[in-house]
Amino acid sequence: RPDLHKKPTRILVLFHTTSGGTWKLAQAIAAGITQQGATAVLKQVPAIDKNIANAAPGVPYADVAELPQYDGIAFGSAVHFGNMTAAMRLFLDGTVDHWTHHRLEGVPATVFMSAGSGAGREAAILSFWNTLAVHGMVIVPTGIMGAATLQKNIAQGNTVFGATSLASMPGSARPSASELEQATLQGAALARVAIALAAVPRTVQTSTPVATTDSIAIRMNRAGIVLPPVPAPAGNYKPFTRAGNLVYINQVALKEGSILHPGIVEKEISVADATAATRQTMLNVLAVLQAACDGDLSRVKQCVQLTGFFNTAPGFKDHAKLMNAASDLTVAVFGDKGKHARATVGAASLPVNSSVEIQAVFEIE
Ligand SMILES: Cc1cc2nc3c(=O)[nH]c(=O)nc-3n(C[C@H](O)[C@H](O)[C@H](O)COP(=O)(O)O)c2cc1C
Repeated sequence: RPDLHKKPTRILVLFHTTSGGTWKLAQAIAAGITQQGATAVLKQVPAIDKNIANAAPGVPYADVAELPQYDGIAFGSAVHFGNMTAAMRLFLDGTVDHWTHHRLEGVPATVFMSAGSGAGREAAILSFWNTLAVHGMVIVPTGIMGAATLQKNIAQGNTVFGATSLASMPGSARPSASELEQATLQGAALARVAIALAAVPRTVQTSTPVATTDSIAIRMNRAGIVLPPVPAPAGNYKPFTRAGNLVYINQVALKEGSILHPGIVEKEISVADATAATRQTMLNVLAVLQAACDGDLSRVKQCVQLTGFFNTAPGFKDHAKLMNAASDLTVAVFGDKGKHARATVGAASLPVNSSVEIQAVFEIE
């Protein structure tokens, strides 16, 4: 009998594609995951070369910070010179903080890749595995999955390490039916391991031990949320004021001394950049809030209200979607206490050309 209260196992299918082959394999991996009753979340890593557009339009970009939230991760990449792509490499190089805090240790992972002729494709998966091993992830290989139905009259990308596609081989549309079949079985194999391991609590070790009673610190640690230093006031005012039990905070998208992604949303900067700026602004708000609580965020009783101002051109309608980055972060940190009343507003300009400004009111003990 299904346990209706059990949280579904969530698996991230994280890929980088330039001409769509890896995306097709990613969808087969996701199908295998859902066949097992787990939830597949498809995300891509951002392109680093603006001249090469990502070939999976509409698939959201992953944020390095979100990786520890998943019960398993399937990594996919095009094969570039016997390796993962530079964009995937750059993304993974951003996971140092997760590594030093053991956040991906014990998380099941698997690798699939789209190749051209297939040159170096097995070595590419094995070298991808190095990064996962350094993180202490549980690597799920494919063995001879799919062998029973393998179509032998054309060359196939199927390997014992993970599914690959031979995109430039003649003889069939790619990925071929056998390549897609192996990818589906691979997704299912990863899901089975992830479902089993999700039943066992994962201990997150940290180099600086976190008190087990401090659930906010643990939640932030698991979600990879790291608060920046408190931004210094730029005038004759204070980072926050406290009136009774209410704390008032206003911040813009300052990061390391300059504004992250300044400009007008959809005119000068993309919605993805504005979303990143919104998250950064909320991180600044939380850093100030922590200072207002003398370093102890467990003193927060509730987030009362958030107001987001966005630097938008006339006609822009998606303020609420942008603000979700701030709301989601607040709920990720405080759980139900983070749920708040909210307003969003479009502005013709904002201080220091920030694309976003957030006003926040919290109740604290
Ligand atoms: C810079 C570069 C290097 C490549 N190196 C290899 C390689 O080493 N082996 C191979 O089989 N294909 C190689 N290819 C071909 C790609 O792996 C192939 O086009 C693949 O299907 C791309 O995946 P995608 O459709 O997900 O972008 C390379 C392509 C590029 C652009």
